[in-house]
Amino acid sequence: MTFNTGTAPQALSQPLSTPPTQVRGLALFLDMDGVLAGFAPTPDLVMPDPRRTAVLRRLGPLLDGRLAIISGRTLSEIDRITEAASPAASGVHGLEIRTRQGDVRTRPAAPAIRAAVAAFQTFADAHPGAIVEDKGVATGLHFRQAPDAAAAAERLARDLAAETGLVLQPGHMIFELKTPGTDKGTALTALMAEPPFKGGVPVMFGDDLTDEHAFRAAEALGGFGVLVGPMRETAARYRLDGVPQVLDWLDAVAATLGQEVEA
Ligand SMILES: O=P(O)(O)OC[C@H]1O[C@H](O[C@H]2O[C@H](CO)[C@@H](O)[C@H](O)[C@H]2O)[C@H](O)[C@@H](O)[C@@H]1O
Repeated sequence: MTFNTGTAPQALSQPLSTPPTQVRGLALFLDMDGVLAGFAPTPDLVMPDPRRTAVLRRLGPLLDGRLAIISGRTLSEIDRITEAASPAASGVHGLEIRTRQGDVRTRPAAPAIRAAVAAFQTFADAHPGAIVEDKGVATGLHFRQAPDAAAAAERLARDLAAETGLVLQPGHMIFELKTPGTDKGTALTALMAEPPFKGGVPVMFGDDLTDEHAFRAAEALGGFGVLVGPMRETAARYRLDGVPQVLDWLDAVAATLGQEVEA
């Protein structure tokens, strides 16, 4: 199966098919949580996985380096979980970028992030199970372990966003406040502007609303998005059910590219 250009993203009612494993010039962009790793009760409980690390390490050279992780996590968290298997990466929704050559560009943190961390911590102290993640340029209020606090957490995050100008980013059992100026779409576009990605066909795998920016950016550059998880309204053209199916797909691509190299 080969990639068919010119097809519009599909509507909610239409099922999306499995992405093709043969895409000439494939430039692969992968989200972390919900795509390469299943969800855990807390962020630090997501651990390296030998199968994931192995396929990422195999794919990098087979794609001539056109492989990047694009995540809401920090670059250091991406490296911890993937055992530094992907030199190119973007952390914190585009606020951190590391090129294939190793140049790291981090946007300066909005001063209001410190006040947001403090307000989130006050909230977490009053709601057992709620966790604050301080990412420097952004902060997250996790309520996976405190689901009853969801509505109050959302109110707090929305109020803080309105007061400070920080960008509200809802996610899976988390409300994040980010330094303005980037998203996963700008991250994908920035990486695609440079070697070895430039001229490739960007394919973004994501599960979250934040990944929709990158799906649209991939489309704009001649590629496509792959939604991971249940069907929803999306700019993605293809869909996979979950993390195991993503790892199977990556293995299949590596096998195909490996055969081409041997032939
Ligand atoms: O862009 P992603 O790579 O998908 O990262 C999104 C956020 O992922 C992490 O939080 C999520 O995963 C945790 C571990 O499974 C889970 O406990 C939490 O409920 C999820 O929201 C990470 O902690 C965030 O910083 C990322 O923005």
